[in-house]
Amino acid sequence: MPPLVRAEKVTKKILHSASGERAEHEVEILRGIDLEVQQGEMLSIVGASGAGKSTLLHVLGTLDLPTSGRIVYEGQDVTHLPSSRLADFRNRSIGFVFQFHHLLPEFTAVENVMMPGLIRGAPRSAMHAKATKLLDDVGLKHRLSHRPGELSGGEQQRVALARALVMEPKLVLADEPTGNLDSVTSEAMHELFFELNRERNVTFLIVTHSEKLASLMPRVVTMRDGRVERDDRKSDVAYREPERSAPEIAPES
Ligand SMILES: Nc1ncnc2c1ncn2[C@@H]1O[C@H](COP(=O)(O)OP(=O)(O)OP(=O)(O)O)[C@@H](O)[C@H]1O
Repeated sequence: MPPLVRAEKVTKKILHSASGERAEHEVEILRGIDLEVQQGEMLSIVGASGAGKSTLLHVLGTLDLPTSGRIVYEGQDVTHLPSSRLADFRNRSIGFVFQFHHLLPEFTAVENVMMPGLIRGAPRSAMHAKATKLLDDVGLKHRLSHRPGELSGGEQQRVALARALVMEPKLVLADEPTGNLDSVTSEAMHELFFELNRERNVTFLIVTHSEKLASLMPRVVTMRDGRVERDDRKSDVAYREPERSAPEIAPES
């Protein structure tokens, strides 16, 4: 099985002009990223502010093109797909959860969750049933008809998560998903991620500054200055056979 997603020698350069200056200079934000993520993995991307984490997430999510290198999903290079096919692929295959959840303020929770399906022309009644079930799954059965402005930050974030899952993507990309939530609500969200991973085999790639969340994740990729500095898999340690003490021998009676 090919990896769910693979970044191959990905670079991202942008032209930037410092404030007050007219001259533009090239800034290299990603400097040759190689990364493979298997279906069902739980991975967090950490690193100092400005290391390139969000840029990498955008490029992996096909929201932004790399300057060079390739993004490959299940063996298929999606880097050069025409934009309409890319949008269709993205809509079907990837769910996004960002810190500022980008819910549509004039629509209710259930309508926000239905939206990705409605955009693709899915039947309204089927989408309504699916969105209702998902909102129930994230503990918001009693908030279906509330608009985002009538929901707490944590509730809005759970609506965004339900929306990210409505097309049943294999992959969810999240950028600081609990960045503006209090610790209790954050922990409830973290539990939800792991539950969705266990029960639906959804792969999560989560950019976070939360040490708590990173400490829970089986794989942590650390970025520095546009490069992958470390790629730590805690499961390697967790699954190592524990050292056994000598078996106890029951005394002969
Ligand atoms: N459009 C842009 N124009 C100029 N510089 C940019 C642009 N986009 C990103 N950068 C710069 O690229 C670097 C990486 O940005 P990015 O948002 O990926 O970092 P990050 O690791 O996610 O940081 P943070 O943890 O603060 O969110 C930063 O130095 C940022 O200022």
